[in-house]
Amino acid sequence: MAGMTTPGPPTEPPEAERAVDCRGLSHRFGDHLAVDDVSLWIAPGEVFGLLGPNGAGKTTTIRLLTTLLPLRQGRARVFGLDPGRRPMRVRRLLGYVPQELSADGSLTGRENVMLFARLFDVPRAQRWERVTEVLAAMELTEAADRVVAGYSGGMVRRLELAQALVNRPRLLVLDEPTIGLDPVARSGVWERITELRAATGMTVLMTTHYMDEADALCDRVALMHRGRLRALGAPAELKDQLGPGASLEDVFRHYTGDHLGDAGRQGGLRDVRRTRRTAGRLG
Ligand SMILES: Nc1ncnc2c1ncn2[C@@H]1O[C@H](COP(=O)(O)OP(=O)(O)OP(=O)(O)O)[C@@H](O)[C@H]1O
Repeated sequence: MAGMTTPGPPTEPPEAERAVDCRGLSHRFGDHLAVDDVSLWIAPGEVFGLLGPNGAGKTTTIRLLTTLLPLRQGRARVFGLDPGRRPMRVRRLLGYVPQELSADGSLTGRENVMLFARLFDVPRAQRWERVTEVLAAMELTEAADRVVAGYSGGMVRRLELAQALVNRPRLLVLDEPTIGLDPVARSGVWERITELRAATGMTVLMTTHYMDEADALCDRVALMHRGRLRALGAPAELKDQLGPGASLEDVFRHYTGDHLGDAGRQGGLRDVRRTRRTAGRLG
């Protein structure tokens, strides 16, 4: 990630111009309060990171914003639209790369992206060009006509990004985009995202366990713990508040009482399991 810089935290835009705006967002699974009174905004063009230990409520928050869970408590807007009332219009503005594998290993890269182009109603006359364009942006031109079962983990992730991008989304939502990837593959994924953001001004909402990644790439981060937001700000601000020499991981530990250990830096058993599950499904 050397040499990658972010432009710094945005100033608070008027409500109508926010990419994401939520207030008092809560969600229960039975008796369990998975998201507890979350309020935040994201500026257009911002890269915003949701950080937190396993079970903090990050994926649930993302699912509420992306129309995958019903909004029962609180208010949410995506580019001014209510995901509860206008789910189809919100979905057209989104590209979503979930944690789970979203590519079909038995198809080629191009066939996978073509499926998404059809799903998103990309006009037939533009499909081939659009698919070729996103595959090239993710550096998959050479591999495009090979079956995905033979792709590396990093290539699969870049393919899933191509799938999410074929719709030309205004908001790209990434749930643990680099989990289980080696450092080279991780920076390959991030370089593509950074280039794309520079070229299109797209807004990115991501979750990650990798503090170095969040520090280098996010304009602002929100730390979640047990469903609640514990801190929100630019990585530099949060580190300064803690004291000289503090890392984002120190900030994380301070607010959550948890620490990521090797799982945060290298990819732990959880990552290995996830990677194996992915490999199993592709093989
Ligand atoms: N469909 C569900 N039914 C019941 N409980 C759920 C469901 N989905 C999530 N939960 C619970 O809600 C809490 C928040 O889960 P969530 O997946 O949002 O956390 P997360 O921060 O994304 O964690 P991870 O990093 O492990 O994905 C957890 O305690 C989880 O067990």
